[in-house]
Amino acid sequence: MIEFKNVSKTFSSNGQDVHALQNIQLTIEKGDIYGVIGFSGAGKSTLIRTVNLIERPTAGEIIVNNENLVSLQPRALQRAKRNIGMIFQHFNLLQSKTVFENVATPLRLVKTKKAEVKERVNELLQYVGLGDFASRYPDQLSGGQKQRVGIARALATNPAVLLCDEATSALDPETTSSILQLLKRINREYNITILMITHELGVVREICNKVAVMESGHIVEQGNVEDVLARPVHETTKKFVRSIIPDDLPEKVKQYLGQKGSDERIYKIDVTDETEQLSVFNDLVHQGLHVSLLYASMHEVRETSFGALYLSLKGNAAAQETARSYLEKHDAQVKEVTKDAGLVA
Ligand SMILES: Nc1ncnc2c1ncn2[C@@H]1O[C@H](COP(=O)(O)OP(=O)(O)OP(=O)(O)O)[C@@H](O)[C@H]1O
Repeated sequence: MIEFKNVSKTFSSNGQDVHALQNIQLTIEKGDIYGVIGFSGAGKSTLIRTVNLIERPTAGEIIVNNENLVSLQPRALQRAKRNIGMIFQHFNLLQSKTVFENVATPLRLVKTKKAEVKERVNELLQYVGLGDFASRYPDQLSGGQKQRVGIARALATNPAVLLCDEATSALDPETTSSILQLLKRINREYNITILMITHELGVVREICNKVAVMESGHIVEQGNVEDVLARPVHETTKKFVRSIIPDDLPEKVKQYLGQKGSDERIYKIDVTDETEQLSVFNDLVHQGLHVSLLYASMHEVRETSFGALYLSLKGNAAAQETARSYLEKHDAQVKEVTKDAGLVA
């Protein structure tokens, strides 16, 4: 649906080259809600702006619907761009025009008949929940309502792709959530492919099925949201994941460490849907250990659960050694938790 093939973009700034995108390879399938996340300066805005050639890449191909936009002549490019809607962090509405006229603008640009414009705009305003707001002006709307107008305008020409440039960054959490739910509905009901950039992993977690992590113009990690959240590999991804799923030692476990007995060891076990958690308990008990669950934290992302269990194992030295080698061999990720060093691999 959207494919970046070896896309690079270099800006010249004060005689210096800035490599904003470096050899980007990314495929967004039809129907995806694809999130691109990165810290400030990573290249996200440049990336999303290359999709409709607001920013022309220095090298590479941008394939949308089997057409390489970079090689299209102006008229064909204009036609192809109608298939790509975009919404912005600061909404970019025309302040001097009513809500109705803002949404009608893209239709008027392609010379749509008056009656058709009226019907389409009213239908879109109903869809985004602004049926009664047609004659208002942007400065009479809340941030969330402005973004709904932006969404209606982006959908006016029936695009197959919607680009979202930090579309919820200027909104409070509740409004953010309602806009994200609207985007999810649009994706589902109109089968529109969505590419969004954001610096908030919470946004990705709420609606995306795929995510790519950017740093210094590169994509450093990509995959299904649930896999990337459960098993982040790159340090930048880990930082983002920690922003929504802290991995500090829980206070309860810290306190317990201070009073644990000499025949007792504490383990942290990372669990995913595939981990056979119950058999771990069972097997440890059969090895002659007294097992207690000190703390558990589980998260659910797109119907996949993952998290961590903190177990205390009590038993003699031989049983402890058997348990340790059993846990190391088990497919779960296991770390012993100690008083001095915290977590030990
Ligand atoms: N027009 C430009 N001229 C020169 N350098 C630019 C231009 N646009 C972007 N850059 C540089 O390209 C790099 C990537 O910028 P970009 O805006 O794409 O990052 P970003 O991840 O979107 O950051 P933010 O979240 O702060 O918007 C930065 O180093 C930026 O300074």
